Amino acid sequence: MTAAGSVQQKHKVTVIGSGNWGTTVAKLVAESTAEHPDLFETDVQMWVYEEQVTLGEDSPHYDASIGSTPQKLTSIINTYHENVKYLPKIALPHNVVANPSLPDAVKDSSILIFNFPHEFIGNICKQLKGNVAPYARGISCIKGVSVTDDAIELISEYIGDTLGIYCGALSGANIASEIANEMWCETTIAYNTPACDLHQNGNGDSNGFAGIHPVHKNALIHLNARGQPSSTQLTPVPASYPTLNHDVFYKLFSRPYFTVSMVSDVVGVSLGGALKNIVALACGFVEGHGWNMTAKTAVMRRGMLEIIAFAREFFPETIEEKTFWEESAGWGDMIVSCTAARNWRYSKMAVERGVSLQEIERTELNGQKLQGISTTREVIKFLRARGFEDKYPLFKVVDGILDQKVKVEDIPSLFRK
Ligand SMILES: NC(=O)c1ccc[n+]([C@@H]2O[C@H](COP(=O)([O-])OP(=O)(O)OC[C@H]3O[C@@H](n4cnc5c(N)ncnc54)[C@H](O)[C@@H]3O)[C@@H](O)[C@H]2O)c1
Ligand SMILES: O=P(O)(O)OC[C@H](O)CO
Repeated sequence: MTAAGSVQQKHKVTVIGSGNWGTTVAKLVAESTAEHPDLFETDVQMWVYEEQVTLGEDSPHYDASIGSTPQKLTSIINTYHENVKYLPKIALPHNVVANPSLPDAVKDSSILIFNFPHEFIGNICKQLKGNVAPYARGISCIKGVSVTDDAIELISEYIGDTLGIYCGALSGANIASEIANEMWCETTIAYNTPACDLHQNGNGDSNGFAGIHPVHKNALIHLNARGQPSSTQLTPVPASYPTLNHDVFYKLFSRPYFTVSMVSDVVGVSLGGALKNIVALACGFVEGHGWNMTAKTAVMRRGMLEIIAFAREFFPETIEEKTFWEESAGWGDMIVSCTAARNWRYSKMAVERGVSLQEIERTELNGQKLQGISTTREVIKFLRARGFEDKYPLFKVVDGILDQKVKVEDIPSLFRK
């Protein structure tokens, strides 16, 4: 409710990114916006990195009058309601609107969902700067970290700092093609409701919980994901909108086939999602070498210990270790990533074929990205600059295998005292 007593505006939602996961998330939030017209504008903008796509004669959308002339991916999506390149054979709701212009796609949106491979974050944020509503709030579905020479940042922190907004994170044991086919799964959303958004429209959600990390409780100024005063001066979400709290995000993302757990640990959710990709590569390497579940279990166990050690070392203020044990964004994601997802699948293929993973990404993925490759590089660069790489032997060995300097069969010897 506003001071005048009524909510006048609805949240406008934009998904920034339209890959395999980006398109899947656009589908599910568009189903939710249609279901909750009291809270959200029905149409969901989906920013598409424009490219030309040719529809072959075997495509159900093949048009003989166009023949093999390449067409814009945005036109194909808006005409046939299918992302034929990144999420083929999935019917998208008609309220997903593909838009090739970043500034236009985010214009006046109060909810921004970031969902693209993390290596593009710098360039995309540069284009977004000054074009997003100052009161916008974000959810990053991106699994990765942002590393500079002297610092490591969560992607949600990078987005928040660059755009001057607050951004939470979504991560879990989520394989896009399964969710797009409405097979049940769970996810975790970490959102630490900014203090400035709590004065309006009643505070918390229906359980009386606004979603504030324990470190942030009673904070009059906004604290960042590390529990430190944020340099970002947040603009409150206007009181004319429904309060943007856990309840509203739950309604936006939750589907009958997508069970959402709302938490406030942005650090745990983000690091679990980013660093498990390094471990998934290691699992693919050992399986490609011919070893089986016992070796993979050793890799997963050691990988999880390194993730927790990393979180304790570099994000000690706000990390809630229970996230790794209790949430889909922790062990859940580890298991699915090491047994069924792309980073595992294609690193296994690389070893089986005796070629580099980078070559497999180029030849087999049709434009999709393996986040484990760049995340390994970035994390090792960051650790090496501090002389810490030996404290993370599994991360280090994955980097060595990517460089083809370490052999998979050498892994066990690296763990012998
Ligand atoms: N696919 C999954 O099952 C899944 C599930 C959970 C989380 N994720 C995470 O979601 C994020 C997005 O993954 P995805 O699967 O949607 O992407 P994807 O692997 O399908 O990546 C391809 C996307 O990158 C875009 N792209 C290519 N070049 C670009 C450029 N120069 N600038 C901007 N965009 C460019 C393409 O247009 C396409 O949308 C990743 O961090 C991933 O780890 C993926
Ligand atoms: O297909 P991947 O390896 O990018 O992983 C997808 C998801 O992160 C699994 O939860």
